[in-house]
Order: sequence, then structure tokens, then C-alpha cells
Amino acid sequence: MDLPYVPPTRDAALSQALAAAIDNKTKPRGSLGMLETLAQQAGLIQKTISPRLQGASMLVFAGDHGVVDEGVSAYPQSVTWQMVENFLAGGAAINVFARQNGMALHIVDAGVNHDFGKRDGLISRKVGPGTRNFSNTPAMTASECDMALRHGMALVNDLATKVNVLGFGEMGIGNTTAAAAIIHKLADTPIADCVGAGTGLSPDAVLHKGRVIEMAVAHHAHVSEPLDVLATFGGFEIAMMAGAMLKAAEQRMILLIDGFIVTSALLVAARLQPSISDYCVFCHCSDEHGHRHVLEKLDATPLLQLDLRLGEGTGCALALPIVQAAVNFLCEMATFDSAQVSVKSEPL
Ligand SMILES: O=C(O)c1ccc[n+]([C@@H]2O[C@H](COP(=O)([O-])O)[C@@H](O)[C@H]2O)c1
Ligand SMILES: Cc1cc2nc[nH]c2cc1C
Repeated sequence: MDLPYVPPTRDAALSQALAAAIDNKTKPRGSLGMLETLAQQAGLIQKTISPRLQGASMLVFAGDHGVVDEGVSAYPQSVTWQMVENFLAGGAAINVFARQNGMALHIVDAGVNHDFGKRDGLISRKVGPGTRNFSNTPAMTASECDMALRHGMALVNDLATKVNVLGFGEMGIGNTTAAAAIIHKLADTPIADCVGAGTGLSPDAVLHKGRVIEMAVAHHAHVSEPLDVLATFGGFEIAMMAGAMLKAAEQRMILLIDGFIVTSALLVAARLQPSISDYCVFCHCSDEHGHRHVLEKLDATPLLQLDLRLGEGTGCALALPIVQAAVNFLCEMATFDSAQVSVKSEPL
């Protein structure tokens, strides 16, 4: 399959022009901290010293996981479709935060084990009724994985003319187990550092979850290529996100990365197109045990630390105003010249 090419955003001359524009604003040098880094990043992504946010959308991908048969989640699989209904009714946390911050919300059925029928507001891209249990068989076939990636790319193609900021969220009971296995394989992170409580497992149950992953990884010991790892351990929502992310970066959008599961999809994309990280804002560090470790492997500095562990893209919706502030200060703040403020500090 032809995957999108994602070029690095590196541009020494533009970077210098952005730094000069940022330093000319009426503030002590560097005093807007990470907002300055974000302003630089947005400028490099959009190839301009005056980046603009045209609009922001949130894509929430839902999928089910056969590995829940091993008792790896605190909640039953039916919660996946029930939460999709909640998204459609506007009552979930992501609905509240997206509304608050003016993000259009799109809910995608990537592979939920439920027949929703034809529903207003639900984007139906069901690859199958959930993945297979990866303890004893690959979660999906190569062609299912391919289909999920393609759907993700096509969805973003349709959005690319309308918005230039895209948040990624997910819903899927069992998906922290899939994400942990992917991260272990692709970031070479020890299983113990990838496994966490997910929706709220007890410490004993977390140990059991770790053993399930250990045995599955041993069963599929020969698997190592990113797309094979994705097909063997992933979920339809994770694969669709990976495709969507690659297309979004190709289209030079700003990608808002949520928590543990979204980062596992990004890791797959980054193993295929390493420069994709240039386009990513890592919105928060999740309370899920492994997130900190994978962020470190990606050399990513998360914007927020709020002890969230919900998913749904909630971290993206909460971080969006910070990204907006970064772009706004660069475009709207007065310069030392225009405001006639002295550039040099007084000698002490
Ligand atoms: O985003 C995160 O960091 C995160 C951390 C823990 C849990 N979740 C959410 O919880 C669900 C997966 O948890 P689990 O225990 O069923 O694997 C799934 O719907 C995720 O959106 C999300
Ligand atoms: C209720 C509930 C809501 C969620 N949202 C994302 N993952 C979730 C898991 C549960 C269990």
C-alpha cells in the first residue's frame, strides 16, 4: 500500500525568522515558554511566520477488542457501544469539552461489536465486529489492517479543506492492552513499563494483564515490522487513527495527540514516517502507567499534566486553547517597535 509521505518541517531560514518575530514581541525573551515553542512549530508546519488556525475538528474512533476475553479490563465490552451512543447523544466528557472549545466532533465506528443501524452523526467505517483475541491469533488480517488505514486516510482527506487542526481520540474497552503490546514491540519498552490499570484494574489484575501480553508476545515472537505489529496486536480504531494521522501530517495539519492509546497509534505512524512528530502537539501526560515511558521514547514534552486517564480525545480538547493562544500571540501581540517599548532592560 502507498502510505503518505511526511516530510520534516525543518527550515533554518524560516525558523530564524520565527524566532526573530517571537523575540520582537513586547515581552522578556523566552517569557512565553512553551507557547513560544508551539508558535515556532505552527509556523514551520504552515510554512509562514503568521500561522493561523482555520478551525479544529476532533475525530473519535471506536473499536472493540477480542483480547477482552482474557479478563484485561475492569468494564464489559458492551460499554464501547454504549459510550458511542453517549457520544451521539452529546453527553460524554469529550462532547462537553469539544463544545466548550468550539471543536467539531466526529464519531467513527471503526469496528464496534454492535449494529448501530444507520445513524445520524455516526460515521460508519466498520472493518469488523471487533478484533480477534490476539492471545492465540492475530487481531486482524493484513487486509483488514490495510482497510482500516485507508479509511483513516480518506476521512482526513475529506476534512483537510475545512480545518487545519485535528484532534485524535478513541473509545474501546480493552484497548490499553492492545496499546501496551504495540508500545512494547515498537518502542522496545519492557512490558512492565507499558502495562497499567486502564479503566481501573486492581494491582493483581494489572499483573494478570501483563502476563496475558507476555504470553501473546511470545506466541507472535516473529512479528516485528510496524504494520505487522499493528495487525497482530492492534485495534481497528488504532489502525484507522494511524492512517488518519499519516494523512493529516501529509496535509500539513497540526495533530493533537491525546493519551496512551492515541500515542500507540502515533508510534506506529512514526515508525513508518519518523517526521510525523514534527506535526504533533502532545496534549497531556496520561495517568496510564506507560504513557510517560512512551512519551520519553518519542522525545515528546506533553503540554498538560492533569492526571487524566479517560481517552475520547479529552486531552486534545482541553489543550486546544493553549495552541490557539500560541498562534494568537504571534499574530496579534505588539512588537517593541510598534508599541514603542524599550528593547533593552535598564542597567542595574
Ligand atoms: O487515554 C488514555 O490515556 C486512557 C487511559 C486509560 C483508559 N482509557 C480509556 O479506557 C478504555 C480502555 O481501558 P481498558 O482498561 O478497557 O483497556 C478506552 O475506552 C480508553 O479510551 C484511556
Ligand atoms: C464509562 C467509560 C467511559 C469511557 N470513555 C473512554 N473510555 C471509557 C471507559 C469507560 C468504562
